[in-house]
Amino acid sequence: METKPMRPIRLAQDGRTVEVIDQRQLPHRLEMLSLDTVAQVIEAIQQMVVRGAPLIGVTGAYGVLVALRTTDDEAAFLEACAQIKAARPTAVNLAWAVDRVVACAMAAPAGTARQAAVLQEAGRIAEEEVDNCRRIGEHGARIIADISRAKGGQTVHLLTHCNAGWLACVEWGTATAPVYVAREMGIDVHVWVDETRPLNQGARLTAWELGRAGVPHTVITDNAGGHLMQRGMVDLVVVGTDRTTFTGDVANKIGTYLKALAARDNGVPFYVALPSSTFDWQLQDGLADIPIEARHADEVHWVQGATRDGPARVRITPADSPAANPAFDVTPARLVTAFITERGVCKPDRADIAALFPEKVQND
Ligand SMILES: CSC[C@@H](O)[C@@H](O)C(=O)COP(=O)(O)O
Repeated sequence: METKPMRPIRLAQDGRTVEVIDQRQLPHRLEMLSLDTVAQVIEAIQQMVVRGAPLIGVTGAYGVLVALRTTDDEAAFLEACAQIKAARPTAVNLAWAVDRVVACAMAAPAGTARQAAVLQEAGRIAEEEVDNCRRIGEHGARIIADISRAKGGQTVHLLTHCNAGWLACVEWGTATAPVYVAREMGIDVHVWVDETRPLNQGARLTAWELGRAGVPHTVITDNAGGHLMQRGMVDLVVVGTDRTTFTGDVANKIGTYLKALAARDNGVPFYVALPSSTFDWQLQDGLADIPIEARHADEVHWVQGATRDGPARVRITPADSPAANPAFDVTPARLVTAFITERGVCKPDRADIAALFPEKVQND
């Protein structure tokens, strides 16, 4: 069992090269990829070599460093950063992190001082996300501890969707951090892991993470959650998010909304764990305003796996059937029990969010 997970992004020993875990290969192969050009950074984000809102933010931040090192021309640098920022539309962390590092770059004199400033700011964002996730874990673990007490110490069954673990962040994860901290506290937790079609981030990534950490878990099909909730086999749902409005609407991996509906129907608390970098402080109406990424239909037609001989890809749809692939959905605030943030737990409404983040939201 591992005690300290590796990181999905790091600077190589030369202090220059950005290296990432190629998440497309997991759980079958653990391979690192180097990102040396802006095109490679953009492709890694779009092809989901790296994925998960906080991690694509950190990758975007280091992408600014790559852009700075690969062009001398300021206009070309800014254009490259704009392209990195637009690599995926839904997770607000990407634009937030790129903007933050670009602002830092432009405030520094051109040359080595600018490179040093960018390197420092990107590293700062990565460390902040680690710290945020650890705090989310501490706040979330109290919720799990309360449930454990109410159950007289029996196993707490938590259901999660997609991968909101350390692979999606830098360390700890958002939705998984409370599980890790609860286990440090000696609480007995079992995780229901939604497979999360089409790219199976739950079955491939969350199951791999939890297994490496020795956390009891069971992979279930995406459609099983409602059934388990009806039978009292889920004590709480905890998911991550790619963008959450300051009014409490939550965009997350496609299928999250259905879990929230099933949770509401069955009286199961539905929590969303997020760092402040995932709040969109501008948008009010999640359903109307959050951009939802439409990904390629091939991700629905084909399933990627592995045999003993290596990676294997099989087609599961008829050759002439079209497919649609919306990657995210929006869960309205009314279906969310509470947010678990680095500053504490709050209700999914403007006033409560403003109470935790007064510098971001005017409370009216
Ligand atoms: C802490 S990660 C939260 C979300 O980014 C996660 O739940 C998710 O939906 C990731 O989607 P992905 O398409 O794999 O990038």
